[in-house]
Amino acid sequence: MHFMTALKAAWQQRNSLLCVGLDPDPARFPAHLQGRPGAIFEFCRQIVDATADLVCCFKPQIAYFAARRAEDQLEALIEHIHARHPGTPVVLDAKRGDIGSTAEQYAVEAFERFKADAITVNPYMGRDSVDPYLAYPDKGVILLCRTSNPGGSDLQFLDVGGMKLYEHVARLVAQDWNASGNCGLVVGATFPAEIARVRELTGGMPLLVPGIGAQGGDIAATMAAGRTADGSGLMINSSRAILYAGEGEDFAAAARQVALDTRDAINAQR
Ligand SMILES: O=C(O)c1cc(=O)[nH]c(=O)n1[C@@H]1O[C@H](COP(=O)(O)O)[C@@H](O)[C@H]1O
Repeated sequence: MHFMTALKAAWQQRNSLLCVGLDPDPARFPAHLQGRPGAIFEFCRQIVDATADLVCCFKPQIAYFAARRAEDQLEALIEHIHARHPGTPVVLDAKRGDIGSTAEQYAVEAFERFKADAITVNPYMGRDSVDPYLAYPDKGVILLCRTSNPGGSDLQFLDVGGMKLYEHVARLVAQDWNASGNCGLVVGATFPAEIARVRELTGGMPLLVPGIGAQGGDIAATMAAGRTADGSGLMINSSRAILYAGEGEDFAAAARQVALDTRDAINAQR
């Protein structure tokens, strides 16, 4: 199924714009999982099973798996999501960016090895570095535009011929790169004015919005700036605030409660 079709169905059927980010840091795992073989998979599996009915997508961050030589656990986790929670899109957060021949290999890794439904990509190396992902028309290609970190302004806020660089990226993607209708953009919740500007430049394009929760972004401001006329259009990500809501054996139940509260706070603004 096309990523966008699955995402739209999830927005409606789950009544949720919440994306739970899977950024497993073993140092923050509850004591009973510490040092256990397969702990990364087990931690994430419990989070996924406890929150799947509350989300429009999951976003595993590849660095947390690769840093621990746990790519096999990432593969198993994505397989688990597809098998047990069908219709829940998986956005692999890899923020890839490289010349075309290397990008082809990254695209195979994301879509054929890990079987992700979408990937985050850094567009700042230009069109030919993104083409290998666009060549999979059913897969989502979610391009960094206005990132949530303070240093994002160093380059993305540069003036390029009367507009800011991130505005140029938003317009280029919406008008040129999105021929298959499979592109999205990343805009941080920490910058609501820029979310509004990107929404203005891109019509109904889906936006991945990280930065609520641990980074302090405001849900009401994010929604006011970024929701589409039908009250959707956003994948609002929260990772640490949900993953580490509890410290004991009931961590998944604690995560579920925060996910529920977050989904409801988002829905209150739809
Ligand atoms: O592409 C992303 O997902 C991303 C882009 C961005 O601008 N800022 C950002 O925080 N992220 C990711 O979103 C997640 C945010 O995690 P929390 O701050 O714990 O909710 C991390 O996985 C980041 O790598």
